[in-house]
Amino acid sequence: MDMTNHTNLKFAIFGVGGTGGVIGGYLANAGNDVTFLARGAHLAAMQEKGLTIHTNHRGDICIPKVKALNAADYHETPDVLFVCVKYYSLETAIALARRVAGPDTLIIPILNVFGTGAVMQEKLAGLTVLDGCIYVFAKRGGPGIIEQPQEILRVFYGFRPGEDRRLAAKAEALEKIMRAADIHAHFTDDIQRDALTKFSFVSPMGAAGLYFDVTSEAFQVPGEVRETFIGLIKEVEALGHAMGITFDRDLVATDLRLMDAFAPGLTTSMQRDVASGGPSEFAGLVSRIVTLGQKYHVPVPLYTKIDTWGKAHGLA
Ligand SMILES: NC(=O)C1=CN([C@@H]2O[C@H](COP(=O)(O)OP(=O)(O)OC[C@H]3O[C@@H](n4cnc5c(N)ncnc54)[C@H](OP(=O)(O)O)[C@@H]3O)[C@@H](O)[C@H]2O)C=CC1
Ligand SMILES: CC(C)(CO)C(=O)C(=O)O
Repeated sequence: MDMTNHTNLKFAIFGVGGTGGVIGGYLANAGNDVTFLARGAHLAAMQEKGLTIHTNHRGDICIPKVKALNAADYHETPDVLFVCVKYYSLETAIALARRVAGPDTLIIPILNVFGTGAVMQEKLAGLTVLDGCIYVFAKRGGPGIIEQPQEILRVFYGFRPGEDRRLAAKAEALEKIMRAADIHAHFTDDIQRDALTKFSFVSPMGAAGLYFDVTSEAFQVPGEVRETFIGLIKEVEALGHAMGITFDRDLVATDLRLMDAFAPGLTTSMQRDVASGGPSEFAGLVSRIVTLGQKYHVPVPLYTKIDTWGKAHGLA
């Protein structure tokens, strides 16, 4: 039984880009003990003048003094380690968790790639890795700056089936702390369902967005882009069913509702990474569905088409 006092949790945020900047920034702004683990000019700027989040819905959130360190210089044991790097940086997050996490640390990856928690847990025996996901639009502006142009901010996290729930009380307390910091947090009983539900939006939007080279408004009108988006959602849904996941809502209707409420010009973080010419999460967000389709004998023709196209264009 975990008997710790959960009112003052110590947070470490690994990766202070769009997601880590927002999660950590909101938590720090609400007075929580947050250490940002970053690097380069971004780290130097945070150490000098703190972190600013530019938002449209509540103006600038300025946290003039933050605890910011290079990950190698962090020697504490956090209560909660949020993993907010891209999938291609996951190994560094695993190495960090192995070094700093203790038996009472909740490790929560919020990556878009479904199944990241299980991948980490396999390499972090004896530690507690949950799964998580986040709905947010955010990216790094300049050094020390995060841009969050849309109000949406929801974080789901929870234990996978069969996982040791010894730290459940801490996970529950975390939900309250995050909500008090204006993050719509959900400590869910079915993180597989909720993470795949999120995935059923971001992966089809990213895959079709890349393939057709379009942004949100193209999905909002009848035509090939919207039809492809719908088809990809159905493939994820079929795969989920084959994996034993029961959804609590109609994924197509839910995802279309979300999409139709978006401002024009929005893209996924994967599209932005591809546009900037750097590495992307294509392997985790697109190719992986093809592999899972083969494993679970679920036909995924649209994913297969876009995966083949992406590989031919050097995306995987
Ligand atoms: N951005 C968004 O709106 C959303 C993103 N997601 C998902 O969240 C996950 C994280 O994405 P996002 O926050 O956008 O990613 P970003 O690229 O914006 O941020 C990741 C940050 O991690 C930093 N980083 C990587 N390795 C290290 C290291 N060794 N030491 C210190 N810092 C490091 C990067 O630094 P550097 O710049 O120096 O490389 C970067 O600042 C992804 O899976 C993404 O798909 C989900 C929902 C929305
Ligand atoms: C769904 C979306 C587009 C915003 O939460 C996202 O997850 C991303 O940009 O990666």
